[in-house]
Amino acid sequence: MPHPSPPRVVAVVPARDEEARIGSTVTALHGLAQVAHVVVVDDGSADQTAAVAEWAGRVEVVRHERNHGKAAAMTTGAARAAELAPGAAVLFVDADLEASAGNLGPVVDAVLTGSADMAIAVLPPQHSPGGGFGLVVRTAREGIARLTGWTPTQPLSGQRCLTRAALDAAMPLAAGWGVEVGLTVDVLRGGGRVVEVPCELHHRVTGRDLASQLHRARQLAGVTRALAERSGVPRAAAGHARTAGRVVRSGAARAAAAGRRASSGRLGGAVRRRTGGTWHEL
Ligand SMILES: O=c1ccn([C@@H]2O[C@H](COP(=O)(O)OP(=O)(O)O[C@H]3O[C@H](CO)[C@@H](O)[C@H](O)[C@H]3O)[C@@H](O)[C@H]2O)c(=O)[nH]1
Ligand SMILES: O=C(O)[C@H](O)COP(=O)(O)O
Repeated sequence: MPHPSPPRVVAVVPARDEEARIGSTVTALHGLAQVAHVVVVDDGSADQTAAVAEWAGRVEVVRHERNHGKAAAMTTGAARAAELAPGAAVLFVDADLEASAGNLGPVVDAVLTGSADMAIAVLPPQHSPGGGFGLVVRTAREGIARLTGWTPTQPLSGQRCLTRAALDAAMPLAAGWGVEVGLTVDVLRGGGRVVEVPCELHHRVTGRDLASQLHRARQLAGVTRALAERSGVPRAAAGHARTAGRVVRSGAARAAAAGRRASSGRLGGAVRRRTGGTWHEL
């Protein structure tokens, strides 16, 4: 009987004020055979997110002392993933998926089987309807299509698995809520294969109240900025040239990346990791 292949993905969960959901999300990720490690990045939460994640067990918790935004949390998690399992694929998972995170297997498999360099989960209609007008989603979808020729169904979906090479080539990540749009454009421009995979996932939808509409305004700003940062670079020079199976950045892409790095403002403050009951400065 053939041996099952060893797990080759590290799950990275950016989390801000998710004490009510993070425990079940971590537990569900442990149920995925492909997941070797779970890294939770507590992005400056005011609640017990870090403690609840630790109670779930078998998890690496890295903590931002202050809130830096989702993209910074993903960057921190990706760095820790590289230490834990060099070369392993990375699965980004929102903290609010709870038990449904256990359904991410097909997304991971699309990458581990070599079918894609980045696989993005497409969610079914959610139980409670969202309260937006589709503006952010439309802006993201049309912007990605304009820059790459590919039209995603759910351009904002943060549930995505990438090979380490594709992730490293897309660094630095676009800031804040532009991170998914930036990743999609950068991986495609680098010659990567991107697929969307339907997945039975459920998350907290953004509602209609003032806080929700402010959240949408911030999402729109992040998406618009990520698209603008990628608009001035000619397609041929923009991405990463693929040479003999290796992903390398062109000079123009490096310059563009340096520009993005300068404006991304990520990881300004202290980052700490808890090991054996002690927080370490990173
Ligand atoms: O400063 C923050 C804010 C949020 N999060 C975490 O980021 C994830 C997504 O945040 P959420 O509030 O659920 O955002 P939504 O608007 O519901 O997210 C949709 O849209 C986002 C892009 O705008 C994507 O990142 C998400 O995957 C997608 O579900 C969650 O795990 C949060 O805890 C952070 O780590 N830092
Ligand atoms: O609710 C959502 O799906 C996001 O916040 C985006 O909102 P919008 O695309 O409906 O403006």
